[in-house]
Amino acid sequence: MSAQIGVTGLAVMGANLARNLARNGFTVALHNRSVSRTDELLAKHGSEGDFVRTETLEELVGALEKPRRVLIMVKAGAPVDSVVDQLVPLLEEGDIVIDAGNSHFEDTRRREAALAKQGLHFVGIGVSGGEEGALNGPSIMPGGSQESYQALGPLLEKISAHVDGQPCCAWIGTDGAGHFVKMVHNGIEYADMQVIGEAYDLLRSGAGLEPAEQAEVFSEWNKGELSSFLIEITAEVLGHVDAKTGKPFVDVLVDQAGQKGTGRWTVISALELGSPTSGIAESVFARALSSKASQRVEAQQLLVAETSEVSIPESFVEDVRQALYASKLVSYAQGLDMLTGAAAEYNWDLKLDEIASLWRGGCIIRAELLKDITKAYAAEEKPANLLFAPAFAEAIAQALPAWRRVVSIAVQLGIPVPVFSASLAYYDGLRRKRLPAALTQGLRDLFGAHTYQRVDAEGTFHTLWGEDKSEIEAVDSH
Ligand SMILES: NC(=O)C1=CN([C@@H]2O[C@H](COP(=O)(O)OP(=O)(O)OC[C@H]3O[C@@H](n4cnc5c(N)ncnc54)[C@H](OP(=O)(O)O)[C@@H]3O)[C@@H](O)[C@H]2O)C=CC1
Ligand SMILES: O=C(CO)[C@H](O)[C@H](O)COP(=O)(O)O
Repeated sequence: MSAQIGVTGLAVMGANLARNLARNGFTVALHNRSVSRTDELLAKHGSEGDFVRTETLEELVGALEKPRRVLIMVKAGAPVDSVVDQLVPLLEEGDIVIDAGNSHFEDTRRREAALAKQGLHFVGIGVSGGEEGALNGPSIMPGGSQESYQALGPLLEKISAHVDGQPCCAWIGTDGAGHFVKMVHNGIEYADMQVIGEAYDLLRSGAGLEPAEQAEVFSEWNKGELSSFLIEITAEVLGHVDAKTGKPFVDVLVDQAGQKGTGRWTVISALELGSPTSGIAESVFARALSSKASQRVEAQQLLVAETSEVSIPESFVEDVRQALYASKLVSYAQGLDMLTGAAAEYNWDLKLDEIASLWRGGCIIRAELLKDITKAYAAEEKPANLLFAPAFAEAIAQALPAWRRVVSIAVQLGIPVPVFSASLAYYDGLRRKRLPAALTQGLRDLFGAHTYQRVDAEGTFHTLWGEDKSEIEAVDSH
């Protein structure tokens, strides 16, 4: 029996994707560096569909129908290069190598270019949804050539999540576009989790709500405009009681958040693109700060809080909900704006409505609000920034008083809200008529003759600060 697709890398994600493919009627050849994982999968789930057991990459390639489709789901980085290097000599022109892990998009661009020279298609696809999504339908973000999508699309669309009958999978763009969009998805995921964490901290330390009470609050919030997978699972985690101690589960967890790196990559890339993703950046820094364990212990001894007495308004829980919604919107706006910048830089025709649409199901940031985001970018006149879409401009206007109250109460109580406050500063920075960047330009010109533009004349100027302070026309040096 020849298989329609081969999967190599059968840890959490690879095993579940392989099962998903088999459950959808595809014959799947299985391979893993350690054969024990292959056998474990077959022993537990071999009856779910048609699998072909292989022990070596040669056997895997030999088991596939042509053109061959090999899906790699191993640890990102050097392991992907190692597997690709072993596979390439075994493949023939027209075969397709798929990397479905969280690879860096620049690695994908490099691999795609290298394999194209050998007549092979290399397709980097972003897959989101964790273990459950991989098995029952993830959100899939494929890059690579359009030609390769013709061969892969029907299969990927079949195994993806579906919302309103539409697959949460669509061709994103050439070379690393799929992995770039997945990376930004993860950046938004970081910010989304951080704003939820800030809301939790405010409700606990500000309003005195215990985790079990908050589980009810989050469940309630999940019924409205905040409805999303992350809010739903927040209610579940906060409602969970530790069996060993009887304490709220969240209280027995070490408060240091780890990261595998996609959030950090998003911020590095945003800096390179000059894209103001301050909320996403603050969420990455918040994890980094949480992990400064010894400094945090010392700070508790050395640094004073100097907080003020604040009366918590009756509307506080609702205020926090609105601040959370507004900050969440800003995270999506920043992520999507970054995609616009990347499309120009890397020559990708990224369709923000399609991307928002395929995030509606299967992935970690799936949320009710993505329906309206999809609509906003599907409109004839696309907003230059998500926040300019009339529905969202209005939603933020309504949330604004509560958002300002919450940030100011947090500051007075000494509760850090880096993403709530950075998102508000982004909003205010965007909408203000004059920014202090004017002063920055003056300073740069004084200390470094970096030149400036005037509001009342065309051209580029420099003031002779060390001489008579007269102004001359200059060559633009930015
Ligand atoms: N876990 C998640 O929720 C998600 C993960 N991802 C991404 O999917 C990919 C796979 O993730 P996950 O399933 O968690 O597995 P891991 O990232 O933990 O990787 C383990 C797999 O990689 C294989 N591997 C490691 N090094 C090599 C090597 N040098 N050569 C060959 N195989 C190697 C392992 O083989 P062996 O068994 O022999 O050690 C095993 O199959 C990663 O890129 C991850 O970032 C994407 C979305 C969600
Ligand atoms: O890709 C994912 C979901 O979409 C993974 O869950 C992601 O790797 C989690 O990232 P981190 O470990 O950095 O929090």
